Amino acid sequence: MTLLPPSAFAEFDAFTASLGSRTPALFLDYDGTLAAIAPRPELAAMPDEARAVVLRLSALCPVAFVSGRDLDDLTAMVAVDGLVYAGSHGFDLRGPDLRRQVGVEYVPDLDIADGSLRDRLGGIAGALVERKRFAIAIHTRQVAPPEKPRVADAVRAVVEAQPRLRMTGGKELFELRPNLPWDKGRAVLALLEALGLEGDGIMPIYLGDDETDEDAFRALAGRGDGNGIGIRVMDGPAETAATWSLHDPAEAAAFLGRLADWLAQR
Ligand SMILES: O=P(O)(O)OC[C@H]1O[C@H](O[C@H]2O[C@H](CO)[C@@H](O)[C@H](O)[C@H]2O)[C@H](O)[C@@H](O)[C@@H]1O
Repeated sequence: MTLLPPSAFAEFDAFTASLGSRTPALFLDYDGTLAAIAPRPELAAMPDEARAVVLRLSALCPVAFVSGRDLDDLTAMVAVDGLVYAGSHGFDLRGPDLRRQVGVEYVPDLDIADGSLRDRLGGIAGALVERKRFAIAIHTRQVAPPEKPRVADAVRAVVEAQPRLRMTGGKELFELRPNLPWDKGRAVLALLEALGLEGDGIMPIYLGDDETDEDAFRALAGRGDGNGIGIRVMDGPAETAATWSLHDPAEAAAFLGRLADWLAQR
């Protein structure tokens, strides 16, 4: 684990040297990585410049988005046709020739949890329950600080009553998801296999900013053949399994722009 890996933007030449002749396969997180964090989920728009860079890259190498958002929400927010999209933290995968859902049998459990959460949190101003097909996010960003422990207590009570679900964290949110050995890391490995990208000529590169993205960094590092790069978008030191960093979503878009230029010239 590193606290502040080198910058893939400031040390771009060293970064591209680490690719050698391999073609990148890009896996991009959405919130906090290509879209700046906003007060509410629907306000976190991806800048048009970032969308243009993603579109350009998609003509140069494989590109997938891997997000905690619901698959349809993610697809609409990114709005670039022809990409692979993984929603609900990788439980819901869709691409031009790909459709896979993991944990369909847990949807009724999520439905029950959704109802319980809305009952328990209805009286707490600012608490927001965001239902995704294979996960539920409980947002605390708009909750007054003294009330936040009440939200945490309510979420814990719901998950304790439903052992088929498990709780994970994030930026000002709790998440409930199927209690299955599945996460963004396993989804990325499954995508590499499904898309025929497991060969030596491909370098998977994952950009993410949050604790759920660490699953993907670890999964790529765990391949053991050096074929996998994690880049953590971080505005200060934090424990990460990524080996490179970027400062914020603006720098992530600038980095992807340089990568597109480099790929186009190569
Ligand atoms: O995997 P990601 O694409 O990073 O998605 C993680 C969660 O992102 C969203 O919540 C976060 O962003 C919101 C908008 O900026 C912010 O208001 C919230 O505090 C953040 O936690 C999204 O709403 C969740 O569903 C995703 O799981």
